[in-house]
Amino acid sequence: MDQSDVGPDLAEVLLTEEQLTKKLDEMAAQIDADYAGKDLLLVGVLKGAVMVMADLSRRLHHPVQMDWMAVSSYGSGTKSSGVVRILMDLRSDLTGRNVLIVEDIIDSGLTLSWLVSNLRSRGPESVEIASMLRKPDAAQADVDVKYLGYDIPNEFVVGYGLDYAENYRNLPFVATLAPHVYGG
Ligand SMILES: O=P(O)(O)OC[C@H]1O[C@H](OP(=O)(O)OP(=O)(O)O)[C@H](O)[C@@H]1O
Ligand code: HPA
Ligand SMILES: [Mg+2]
Repeated sequence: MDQSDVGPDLAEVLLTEEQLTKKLDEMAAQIDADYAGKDLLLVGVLKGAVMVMADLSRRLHHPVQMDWMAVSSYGSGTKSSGVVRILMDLRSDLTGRNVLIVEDIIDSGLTLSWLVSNLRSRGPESVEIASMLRKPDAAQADVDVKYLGYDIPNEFVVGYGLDYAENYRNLPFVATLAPHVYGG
C-alpha cells in the first residue's frame, strides 16, 4: 500500500517503510546486546504498538515472552485527555522480570510516564521503553526512552499502528493527515 492508495487524506509521508525497517534493525541489535543472557518480557501497548511489536520481536536473536496491555487516553480525537485508563491488563506476573515496554509513539508522554510507574510498582527487575516515534516538542511528562526510532515534529501522524478514529493503522509508513480530515 502506498500514499496513492489512500488519496487526499494524507498530507505528507514523514517516514517511509525503508526508514522504519532500518531503525527496527538498529533497535533490535541494541536490545539483543543489552539483554544477552537475560530473560526478557516485551509488553506491547495496544493497539498502536502492534506493528512495532511484530516487527521488532521478529528481529531479536533472543528468546522473549510477549504480553499486552490496552490503555487509552485519546478516545477518537487528536488530543490526549491526560487521563489514562487500563482497558486490558497484563496476564503476566512482573516479579523479578526484565520488562521492555514496546510503543509506537511518545507524544505528550502522559501514557508512558503513567505506565512506567504502574509497572514498576509490580516488583519487576527492570522496566525500559522502546518506541518507534517521539514528539519532543509535545512533551508534558518526562519519559526516559532507552530504544528510540525517530523524533518527529509536533503534528498528528497516522500509519504503522497509529490511528485517527481507528483508521490508517495498517499503512506501512508514517504520514501526516491532511487538515481537512480532522477539521483543521
Ligand atoms: O504520549 P501520549 O500523549 O500519552 O500518547 C501516546 C499514546 O497514545 C496512543 O495510544 P491511544 O491512547 O491513542 O490508543 P491506541 O494505541 O489504541 O490508538 C499511542 O499508541 C500511545 O500509547
Ligand atoms: N497520531 C495518532 N495517534 C496518536 C498520536 C498521533 O500523532 N499521538 C498519540 N497518539
Ligand atoms: Mg490512538
